[in-house]
Amino acid sequence: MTHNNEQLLLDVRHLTKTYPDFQLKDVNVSLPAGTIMGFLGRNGAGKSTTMKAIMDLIKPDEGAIHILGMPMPEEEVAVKEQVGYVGDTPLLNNAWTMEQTLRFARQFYPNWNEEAVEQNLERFAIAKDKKISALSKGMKVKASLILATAHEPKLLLLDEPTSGLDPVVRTEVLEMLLDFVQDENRSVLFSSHITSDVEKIADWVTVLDDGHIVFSEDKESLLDRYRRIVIPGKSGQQATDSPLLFHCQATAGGYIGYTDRFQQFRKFATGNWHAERLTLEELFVLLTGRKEA
Ligand SMILES: Nc1ncnc2c1ncn2[C@@H]1O[C@H](COP(=O)(O)OP(=O)(O)OP(=O)(O)O)[C@@H](O)[C@H]1O
Repeated sequence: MTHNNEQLLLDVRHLTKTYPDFQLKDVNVSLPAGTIMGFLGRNGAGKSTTMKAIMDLIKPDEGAIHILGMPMPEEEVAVKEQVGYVGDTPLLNNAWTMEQTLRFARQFYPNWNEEAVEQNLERFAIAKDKKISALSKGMKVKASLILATAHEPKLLLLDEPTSGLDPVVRTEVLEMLLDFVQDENRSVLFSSHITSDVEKIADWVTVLDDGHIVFSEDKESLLDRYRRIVIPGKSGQQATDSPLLFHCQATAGGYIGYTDRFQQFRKFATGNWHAERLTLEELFVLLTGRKEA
């Protein structure tokens, strides 16, 4: 699905990258201002590869990438002033203190907001004289986020920011992302395989499976159009012939099937049935869970 004529903070077109055992195939992602996009995919789906290509950390074979209308990598210097990125392995030097880390990072950014940094350090109780090596995994993620947002970027790209964190720290990190988009000129793209995190804070969901986009859609409209249809009784088999149903199967009490066009289904369906909403996790498994990881 595409967005209207809103300003796109990120526009990825036809991104392709081939590795010996994997291909990212014709990936298209567009992200308007004021949006949190959850980028979901199973292990090895290609999320990190996509994000690295956006950041020009790997060279795509094909495709066009624009950030705030500027082409990458041609405008890389200007673009990186507007982007905060935390990759799959945070680039923190364990031998430094937080203070040394901040001093080092500050010199690269004219827009550095020291007041926001101080507030965030206090909010997350990170002492400046603490060595990075002494920070817990959760503290390191928070420190990386403080560094990634200190130059007040418009776009935040985060590769699995909540992976491996306990539920309290995960919630704090998600709250920080919600705070970030309070300014509606900003957006976040964060990859994850924790569907509940995406369901909690994302406005838009993009699912990548085996290197291709399965869907990229507004979360509410996505969850609105899918339903599990439960048809009780063995006499309901005929109802499963509906072209609006897929993955139909017999159950102990009757039949179930799924529809991605619920509004149409409810108009035309007859007989005895009821519909159940799917969680994002159920939808994700339904659409990507056909094969072993
Ligand atoms: N430099 C590389 N050379 C060869 N293959 C690579 C390289 N980088 C990634 N791959 C392969 O590309 C595929 C996608 O990897 P990627 O890290 O993008 O997936 P991911 O969706 O981020 O997975 P995860 O959730 O496990 O982090 C994997 O099969 C991986 O082995």
